[in-house]
Amino acid sequence: MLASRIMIVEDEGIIAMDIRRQLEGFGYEVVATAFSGGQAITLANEYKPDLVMMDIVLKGEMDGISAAHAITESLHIPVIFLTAYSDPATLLRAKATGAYGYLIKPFRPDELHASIEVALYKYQLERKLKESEQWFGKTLHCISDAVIATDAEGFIRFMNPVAETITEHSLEQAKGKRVSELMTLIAESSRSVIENPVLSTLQSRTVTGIDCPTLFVSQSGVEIPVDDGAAPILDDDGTLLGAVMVFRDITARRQMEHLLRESEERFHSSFELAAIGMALIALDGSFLQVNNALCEILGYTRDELLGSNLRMFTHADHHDDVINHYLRQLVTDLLPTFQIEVECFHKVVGKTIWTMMSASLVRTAGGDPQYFIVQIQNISNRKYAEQQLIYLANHDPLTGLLNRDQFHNRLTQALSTGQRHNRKLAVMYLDLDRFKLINDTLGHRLGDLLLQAVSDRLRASVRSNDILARLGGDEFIVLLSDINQIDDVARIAQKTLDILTQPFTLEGNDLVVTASIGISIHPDDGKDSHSLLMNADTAMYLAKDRGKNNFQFYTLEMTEKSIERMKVERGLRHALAHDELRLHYQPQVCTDSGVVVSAEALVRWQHPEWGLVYPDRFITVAEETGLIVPIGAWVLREACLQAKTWIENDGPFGGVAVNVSARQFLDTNLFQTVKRTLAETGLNPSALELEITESAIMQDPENTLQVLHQFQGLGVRLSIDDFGTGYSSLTYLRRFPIQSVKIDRSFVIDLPGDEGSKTLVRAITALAHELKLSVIVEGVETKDQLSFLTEQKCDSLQGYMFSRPVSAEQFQQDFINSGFKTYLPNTSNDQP
Ligand SMILES: Nc1nc2c(ncn2[C@@H]2O[C@@H]3COP(=O)(O)O[C@H]4[C@@H](O)[C@H](n5cnc6c(=O)[nH]c(N)nc65)O[C@@H]4COP(=O)(O)O[C@H]3[C@H]2O)c(=O)[nH]1
Repeated sequence: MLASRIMIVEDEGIIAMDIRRQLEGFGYEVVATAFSGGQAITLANEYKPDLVMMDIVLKGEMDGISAAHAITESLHIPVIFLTAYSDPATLLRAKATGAYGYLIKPFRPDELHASIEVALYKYQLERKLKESEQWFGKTLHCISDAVIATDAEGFIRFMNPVAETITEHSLEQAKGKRVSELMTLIAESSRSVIENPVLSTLQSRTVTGIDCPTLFVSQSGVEIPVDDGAAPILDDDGTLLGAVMVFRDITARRQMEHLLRESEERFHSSFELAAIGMALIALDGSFLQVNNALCEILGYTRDELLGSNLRMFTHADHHDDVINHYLRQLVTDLLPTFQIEVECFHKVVGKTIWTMMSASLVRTAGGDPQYFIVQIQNISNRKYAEQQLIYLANHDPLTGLLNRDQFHNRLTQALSTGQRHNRKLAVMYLDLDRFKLINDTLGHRLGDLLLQAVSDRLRASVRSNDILARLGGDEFIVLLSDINQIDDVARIAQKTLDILTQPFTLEGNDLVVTASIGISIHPDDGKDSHSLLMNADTAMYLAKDRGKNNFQFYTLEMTEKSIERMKVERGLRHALAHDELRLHYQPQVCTDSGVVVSAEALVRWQHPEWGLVYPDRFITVAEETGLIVPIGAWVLREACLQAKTWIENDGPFGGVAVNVSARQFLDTNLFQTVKRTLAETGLNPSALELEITESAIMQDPENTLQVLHQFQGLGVRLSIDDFGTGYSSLTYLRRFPIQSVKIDRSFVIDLPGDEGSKTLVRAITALAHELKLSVIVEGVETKDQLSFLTEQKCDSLQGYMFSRPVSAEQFQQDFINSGFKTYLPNTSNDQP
């Protein structure tokens, strides 16, 4: 332990040395010796000793008491006076300086030692007390609560600055006053005066608080909400020393509570009255609170919902998504909030509603998840409208089948899947035969009904993983995925055709429709959706070409054919407008006389680049595109004009035969066209023979019959072309107002060697004659054929044996100008 440091102030050098010696003998360190008051102050400042031994009587102006006063005041160093004088006046002055000891000279060493130790101890004690007081004082000054301490009688002894501010009194003003003089407390609700808790505490010696909300009324009349209480101050032996009251201005807290209450009320009323469903949901998904709107949305009562779990109302598909995934993201703070569409169950069994669910998480002040606030809006109407829009965008409104765009999408998807798994797909392009006729004759309404009925049948016939679409008009498309073998596709196509040929009964009409189907196979016939569709379409045209009501697969050469078809179509339009069509005539010879009695007009196309084009290259295209109607009208007029001039030559030549195709028969103006042409050209109607193929007649026998009767009334001759190739019913043959049948070339070609052909020609001739019809045979090329047909008494003959079809000039020259005699096959340039 360090020795205490002492300074000696003594003007007598010997005494000073003696004291120094004694002090050092006690183990103290003498840091300085001063001989005057002024020097004492200077050295005390310099050395800051722990204690000063001060002689009162000093030489010079300043005595020891004054010097001690200065040192104590400025440096707080304890001083022990040393003096030979002990008169009361001096003692009083010395005491006033707060001296720590007083030694009368001469003193004994033990007196000196004891005085020093007592002084140092007292000084230490006082210093600690002072520090402690300062600490408490500062604490009371710093705390935000108001503190008032009274003595046991209730007189104020202490107030901290906060109490001074609230009571509007300084400590000095308040000291000695009763606490009730400074503070008036009233109950907030009743406004009656409340006894100050200090008084109760002094009486009861226990802690006292005020239960009700209290207002402090200040001297100036300001009312401050306070929270207060008092506690007794007891000393160690339990004696009551006073009371301490602690109170605080709770205006801010009140305002906060008020705001909180208001905000809670606002929340509750907006929660209850909200137009959208709202719920507070526990972390496990159970409803804690629900509003009316939610009850209405889900169809349950409040009681039914409370205690139930959100999961019970959400559609199973959404459980994982909504409840587990998104709510977990809120809890783990990955999302602040979320909004998703959820399908919910309604109380009505089987009814579901679409909702927009938004949720956020409420946490405690400590950040722990507490509950979810969930908003649920019924968006069923919007959702259904959206679904409707999507449906309309992807479906054909008439049949409900997928539309073209959607089919493309599905096909593209199927192709990529097919490519991945190396599987074949088939695209079936289906077009109804003669649909336009039904539409035109029976009306669009029935046409629509038929399309719906057809789509129903198709729907029933395809497998669940096949895709069916309507491309528009009477065109349907089926995508067959997962094809094992091509034969399966053929079987499905045939089945589809069979299903369609069953009659449809629509509004009392029995309708029989057939279809033509074109099929392309992926990847053989195309790798992408566009080429597959195009090639199936091409194949469909082939099916049409091959008599309709059949299916055809796409082959590579068909691409060329379709390109050719497009070129021909474009060229034909040009040909009509630029007079490129020509008529050639082939003589028809009377079997008995061998003279030319008539001619068949056959159209040719004098193409500027292709040369002379024969009908087999363009008639089908003309029929498909409808161009056959204007071409037919041109042929008719040209043939009538020509026939009229040849008839006027006054010979056996009696008329001209003109081909009328099935498509022309569908044209409602055909009869008027023929009638007008005859009138305009002046040709006798009986000099005109219309050749109608057997298959054309059989497409719609009832309608044909009507038109044929009109022609009969006009006096025009009618003939069935290509007879024997179709399936004419004998009943019809009898009913048709025809004059002749033309036996097809295919039955002549193997005559007379082939027994079958002979039998057929014999039978047709006999039958026709039986029905009083004349028989003309085409394709006669050889003498043997001629003699067989002559034997059979066929009425007239046509064929290369007599002449190829030739130009009008050639015909004029060969037959008209030459007495109508027939010739053996000529060498005209008309080479089919
Ligand atoms: N091998 C062979 N052939 C013979 C013989 N005698 C005549 N032919 C050919 O047989 C066809 C007879 O005409 P079609 O059966 O009415 O068959 C016609 C007809 O269906 C159609 N066609 C021709 N012109 C017209 C027309 O103006 N209007 C319509 N709608 N179709 C026409 O085109 C088809 C083909 O006409 P073309 O090429 O002129 O062919 C003609 C003619 O050249 C023969 O001894 N041997």
